[in-house]
Amino acid sequence: MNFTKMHGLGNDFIIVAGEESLPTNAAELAEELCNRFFGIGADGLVYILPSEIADFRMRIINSDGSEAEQCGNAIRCVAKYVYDKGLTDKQDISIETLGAGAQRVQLTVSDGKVQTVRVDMGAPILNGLQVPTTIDAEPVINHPIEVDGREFQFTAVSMGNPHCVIYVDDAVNFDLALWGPKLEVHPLFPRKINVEFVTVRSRNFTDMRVWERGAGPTLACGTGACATVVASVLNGYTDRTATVSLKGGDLFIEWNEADNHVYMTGPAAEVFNGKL
Ligand SMILES: N[C@@H](CCC[C@H](N)C(=O)O)C(=O)O
Repeated sequence: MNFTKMHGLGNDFIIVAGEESLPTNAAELAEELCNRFFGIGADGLVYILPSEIADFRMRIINSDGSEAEQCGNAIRCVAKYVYDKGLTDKQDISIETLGAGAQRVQLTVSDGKVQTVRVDMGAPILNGLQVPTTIDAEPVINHPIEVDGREFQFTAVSMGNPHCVIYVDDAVNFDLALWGPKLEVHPLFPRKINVEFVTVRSRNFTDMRVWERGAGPTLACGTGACATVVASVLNGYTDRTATVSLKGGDLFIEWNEADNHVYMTGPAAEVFNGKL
């Protein structure tokens, strides 16, 4: 099995192309290969597959073996992969995802090298039951949630996959490992949740740290950055364009007023190719 190790701001993936469909043992493979001590090491295993409605289709399996509907950092890596490996010469590519349909991805290329990747991440889902949460409201803004005697308030956003955004005084030094896993499996979230801890620094800049469903603390989360800006606009904290600063670097997010779509721009990088 040939694979390529890639990352988007340190959120890393094992990319596999050339299969017709997801293997039946994809969950076990993801758990085994993503293991950082006994495997290759990654946050997720990503398959690039043929699509009937787009140029390519991607499926992403988290490191715990669960499948995610969408992944912002992985879709940028997939676009760079198909261009760099000559699977397409297009710089405007459509990629089908499980939870967010076909998405348009634009590459900025100079000297033959992909510099940045801009993705139309589609419209955010703000209906509480559709995110999904157990709350029948739209939108779900600053809803109380209690874990181990501490109360937080969250704003719920789906970008195809579910997110809860929580504002804290100091996201950079927040105890992710303590609160992230408890919030991920809280009964308010029937399909579990990705948790973003956010500190707003200005109308156009936020710090964010993420605890990902099925992967734990990652260095960056593209869909989480999109959810952060949507939540921050809903709360009146930021404008519709903002930089989200993550542990692995910055993502530039725009929630466009005209079409209601969220646009994410950021890098993608190849680390190495391997054979298993
Ligand atoms: N890192 C991702 C999101 C990956 C999926 C997530 N863990 C989930 O289960 O929804 C991103 O960059 O968006």
